[in-house]
This record gives sequence, C-alpha cells and structure tokens, in this order.
Amino acid sequence: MDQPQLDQTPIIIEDDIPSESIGDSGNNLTMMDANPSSVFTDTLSSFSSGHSSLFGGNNNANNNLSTFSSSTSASSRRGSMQAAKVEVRETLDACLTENKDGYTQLKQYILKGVIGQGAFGKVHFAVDENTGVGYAVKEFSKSKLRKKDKANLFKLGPRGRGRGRRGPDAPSPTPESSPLDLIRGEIAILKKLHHPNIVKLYEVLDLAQDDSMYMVFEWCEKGVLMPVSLREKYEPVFSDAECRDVFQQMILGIEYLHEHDIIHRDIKPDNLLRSHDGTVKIVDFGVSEMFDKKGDDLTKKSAGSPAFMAPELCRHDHGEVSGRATDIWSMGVTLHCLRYGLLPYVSESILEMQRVIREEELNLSDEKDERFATLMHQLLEKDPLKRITIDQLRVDPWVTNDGQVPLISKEENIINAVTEVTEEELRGAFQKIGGLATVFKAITKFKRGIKTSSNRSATSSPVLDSQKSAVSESERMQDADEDVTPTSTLVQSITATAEITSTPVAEPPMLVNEALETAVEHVALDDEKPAAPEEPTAASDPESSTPVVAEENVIHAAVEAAQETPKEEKEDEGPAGYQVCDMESGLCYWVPAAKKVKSTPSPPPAEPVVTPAVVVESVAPAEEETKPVSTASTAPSSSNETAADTHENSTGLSHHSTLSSPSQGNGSTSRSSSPTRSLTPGPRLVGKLSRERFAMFEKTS
Ligand SMILES: Nc1ncnc2c1ncn2[C@@H]1O[C@H](COP(=O)(O)OP(=O)(O)OP(=O)(O)O)[C@@H](O)[C@H]1O
Repeated sequence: MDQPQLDQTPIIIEDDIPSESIGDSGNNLTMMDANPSSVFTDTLSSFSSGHSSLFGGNNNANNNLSTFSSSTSASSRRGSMQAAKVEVRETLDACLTENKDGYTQLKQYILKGVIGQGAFGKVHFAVDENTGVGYAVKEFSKSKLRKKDKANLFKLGPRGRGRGRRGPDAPSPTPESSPLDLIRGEIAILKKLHHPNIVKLYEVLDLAQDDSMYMVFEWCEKGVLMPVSLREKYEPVFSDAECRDVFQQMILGIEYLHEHDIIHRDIKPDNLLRSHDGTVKIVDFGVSEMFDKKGDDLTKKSAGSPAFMAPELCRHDHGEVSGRATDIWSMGVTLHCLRYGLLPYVSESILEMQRVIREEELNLSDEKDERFATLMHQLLEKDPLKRITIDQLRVDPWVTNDGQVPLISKEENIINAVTEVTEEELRGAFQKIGGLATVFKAITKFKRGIKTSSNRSATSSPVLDSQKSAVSESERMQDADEDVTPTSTLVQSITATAEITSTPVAEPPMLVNEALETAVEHVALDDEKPAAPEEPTAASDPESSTPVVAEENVIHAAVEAAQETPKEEKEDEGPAGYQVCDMESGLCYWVPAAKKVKSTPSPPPAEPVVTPAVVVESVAPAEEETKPVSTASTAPSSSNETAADTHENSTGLSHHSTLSSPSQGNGSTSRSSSPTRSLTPGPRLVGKLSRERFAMFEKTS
C-alpha cells in the first residue's frame, strides 16, 4: 500500500526544542528512565532529513527501495541500538479544535491529513505545533473497540484477549469497565518497549466527551514495507542485500519482543513500516500478547492474518501453541514476500489456503541460492518444534552472508529491559475514566454528529488532492456507520433473529446481539466499499455488472456450525461459537453456533432445509438499487438458490447476509450431502465480499 503524498504546507522545524514539548503540566507522566530530549532530537532530525517527501517527494512503496543505501544498512545502525526511553504522556479530557489555518488540532498536534485507515479509525499525519516534529496519530473509535472486544470475550470467554488484555490472567472487563480498557493492554505493552525496530508510542489522548481516543506514534515516513496481494506479484522485489537488511532488523525487533515475553502475532509486511532512513519499525500490537511467566508463550488464540498464520494455528481445534514459533513462521512468510513479491501459500478460498499451509510443501525450485532455500524451509517448517529459532537465525549463513554481516549481540540488542506490565499500570494507563453513561452518551453523540463532523472536516481541512482518495475512503467507511437506515435495520434484524437463535441461556442477550452487530457491521462496511473485481464463482456471473458473490466460506462456516451441537457452555467459558476471519483486515468475527433443534420431517425437495439462525438484512448499495439485477446473470448454483435469487433479484432492492445457520429438519446440511447449499428462498449471502476473504478457523466452546 502506498503512502499517499502528504501535505505540502511548510512545516516549521526548530532546532531548539521547547521544554514544554517534553513535559506537559496537566498530564500524567509515566516516567520510563526518560531521556526525552534525545528522542525528540532524534525524531526531529529524522523528520528534517526525511521531510523532502512533504515537499513533493515521491513517497511510495516503489521508491522505498532506495532507502536501502549502504549508508543506512543494518550495520550502520548498530551504534544506535539503545533506543532512548521516553515517557509516554497520557492526556485525558483532550478536545479537538480548529486552528486558525483551518486544520483540526488535538492538543499541540495539528492534524494535517489522513495517511492510513486502520480497522478502528483513521491514521493522521500530525505535526507538533511547538517542535515541527511529525507524528502518526492513530485514532480509535471506542464504540468499535467495545463491539470487537465483546465479540472476542464471547468467543474466548473470560480469558478472551484483545487490545485491552495482555495475558491469560488479565482481568475481564465488567459492565462498568471503561472503553479505555479496550486499549489499555496495547498501551501498556507499547510503553514498555524501547527498541529501534519497534515503533515508539509517545502519547495517548482521550476525548472524554467523544467516541475517539488517539495514540501518537513516531512517524514512519516511508510507510509500509510492501503491499502484499493475494494474487498479484509485487514488483520490484527486494534485492538480496535489501532482504537481508530488512530481515536482520526483523530478527532484532522480534528477538527483543520474545526475550521480554511478548508475542507480536501479526507479523507481515503491512505491519513493518520504515522511517526516513530505512529503519524497519514493527507496528500494530493490537493482537499482541505479553506473558506473565518467563518463557511461557503458549497461547490458544488464533490471531493474525490468515496468509501469515502458522500451520499449527490453521486448525479449528488447535490447542496451545508456542507463540514464538508462530511469529517465526510469519517472519518466513514475510521474507518470502520480500524476496519473490508473492505469498508462499495462496488459494482461492481461505479454508483451502489453511489446508495448503498445513499440508503442502514449499516450492522453491527456482531459488538459486541454496542458503536462502534452506533458510526458507527452516522458517516455514510445519512442525513448530523443528522450526528454526531466533538464536539459530542469528548465525544462519544467509542471514549473516556467511559471517560477513553479523548481527549485533543478543545482549546489546535486548539491553533495554522491558519490565512486566503490572495491573496497576494497566489501570493507571488513564487516570480519569468517564462513567459508562458518559460513554454511551458519547457514542450516541458520535453516531449523530459524525456526518456533520466529517462534512466539516472535508470542507474546512485543507487536504491535498493526493490525500483525498485516502480521506474519501475513510469517509466512506465512516459513512457506513452513520447511515441510520441500514444500521437500524441491521440492529432490528439482529434483535429479531437473535430470538429465534437457540443461543445458550447463560448468554446475556444484549452482548450476543452486540457481538453479532460487530460482525454485521463489518459486513455492512464492506458492502459500502467500492466493488473490487471479483473472480467468477459458482454463484456469480462474470457477465453480471453487479457482483453477487455467494460467500461460500462463511456459508461453510455456518453450515459446519449448524452440523454440530455446541458443547454445553461452562459457566466461565462463554457460549460456543466460531471465529470467522476476514483475511484482508485480519479481523475476526464471532459467529455463535446455534444449537440443533429437534428433528422434524424433511421439507419437500423444492423447499429449503436450513433456517438461518441469524439473518441479517443489509441494504444494497445505492447504485445497485437503481439497477435491478437480471436473474439470468446471477447464475445461481442450485434450484433452491434459483428460487431465492429470482425472488430477490427481481426486486432489485435488498440483499441479505446469512451469518450462521442452525440445522433443521433432518440435519442433512453438510457440504457433501447438500452441495447446493440449501438456503431459505429469501435470505442468502450475497455482497461484494471476495469469496476468499473469510474463513472460519477457530471453534470455541
Ligand atoms: N507510525 C506510522 N507512520 C506512518 N504511517 C503509519 C503509521 N502507523 C500507521 N500508518 C499508516 O496507516 C495505515 C493503517 O495503519 P494501522 O496500524 O491503523 O492499520 P491496521 O493494520 O488496520 O491496524 P489496526 O488493526 O490496529 O487498526 C498503515 O498501513 C500505514 O500506511
């Protein structure tokens, strides 16, 4: 993904850093052996030397290769391995204002434009008005985090983990918990990390009366290392020396994390950014985990992006696996991408991809460098116990180029100790916590006000043309939230259909609905996005101008869920369900497994045999509403679906998404016994989602 070019507004770079920029009287400071001035000076110089792109430089992934000059190789960076420890400021009750130039300002940070879109909000490029230093300010929607967290909680029970939790023994959120808890774990981990190859967190700001909170990170000017696509080869690929340089830096960053019992769990080129001098920065600790006990890295969680997931995680029923080994697998997949511009394992469907990852041998027949081929096989070793370790990587012949480019010593690399995150620190990540009522009010206000605010920012913020695509994409995503009609329709549908779902009685209905709402919201968001070119599938006609793609994987997940009666819920484990993972975003949704209902006589052959447990109606995108779909063009794959499609498409008005289906009648709903995927005539899964995007990969009970 290319970094959009940034604002060309001149940015003042001051040589003298005002002391106010280091401390802020109204803030809570968490002292971390602080040496902030050196960090700020460092950042300032990095900004100073790298800011040319702000004045018209071509700041994209392709020309990023030029950053691998000899002067910025890993060896030249060795002298600076001791990343300065810097205090992380925590600002509560912050507010957004508009400055005299029309920019939105958050405390001293002038938000200059959107440089990225994360799952929970935009990423802004911001400049400190006092110092001229550039930062990446990541925005989080508390309401989205809450929904996601609830879904995780129900998927994994009280041991559920997410951004807010850091390990197996972390406390569960209670109804009284602040939404800030949702991010506390990530903040607490990031505060502990002081390494040149790990993105630095400087400040956390909360808008007490609003839905947003912000994390201020060091700005990685060169953006993501490489955008990875499922099918398209990325070019130009990295040279041997460039690959080695990046990989060495990854080793150092991961070694530092692992030595301090932190597992990243989402290593991929998208989460490797580069600063102005090509230093690789590991980012996104949203699914990372910090283990309490030294050496303990066993996790049951399947997190991360499916294409980068280790084979031991590509099973629905995997037990505890070593988090360190899974990170190393992901490093291997990343290295493969860097070297060849392609993923090592690709398939049209995610379930199939998981099978391929588990079972198929790595094909490196074209690789000329035997050392590299050997290394890749050791990184992508299916057996985690036999997989290469970080210690072995340090002395690997390809990594060190036969000893010519050694890494700095382990001792030197991990010198900045990470101390354990205490409960007190977790609680103290923010000092003031608004009451739940305030939060709910803020969410409501946010939902009401978002349109106004996004309109305002669109008109009053001087955003460059080069940024507009990023902004409009962000706004499109926000618009999905603010569209009252579809949202309320979705919520109503969920509420109504949750009643017909045989969900476990112990499950608090409100939370079930919210978990579903989370899933649905993302489906809805996707429906709002512009259509990506779709591969023809059994349920879509390449001729059709309206992409109508049966979401086969989700249906499989639903059907498989329907086939089994969930185990009895244990009180402390939450309800049974399935995790459905969106491959592109890495987000996982929880789909409750519905209980089997008693057998009833089979319906007549022409009638459907599955009743969806959760049927969520989404409104078709506007352009489709005005464009009725020809029934002939949808090429349904079964007679049952023919009926459904004919009925549905002839209206040209609405689409439906089926998230999970309990079996009914004779229960003959497996793929093999019912290859045509019997569905009710009305609801069926359609949308603009690529069929390979979703996979069910974890069952919980
Ligand atoms: N520190 C940074 N410096 C420069 N650009 C950044 C920085 N952090 C993020 N970005 C840009 O913003 C984009 C989105 O980042 P972000 O980490 O929010 O996305 P994400 O992977 O969806 O994460 P999450 O799931 O945590 O929301 C990145 O791809 C990158 O282009």
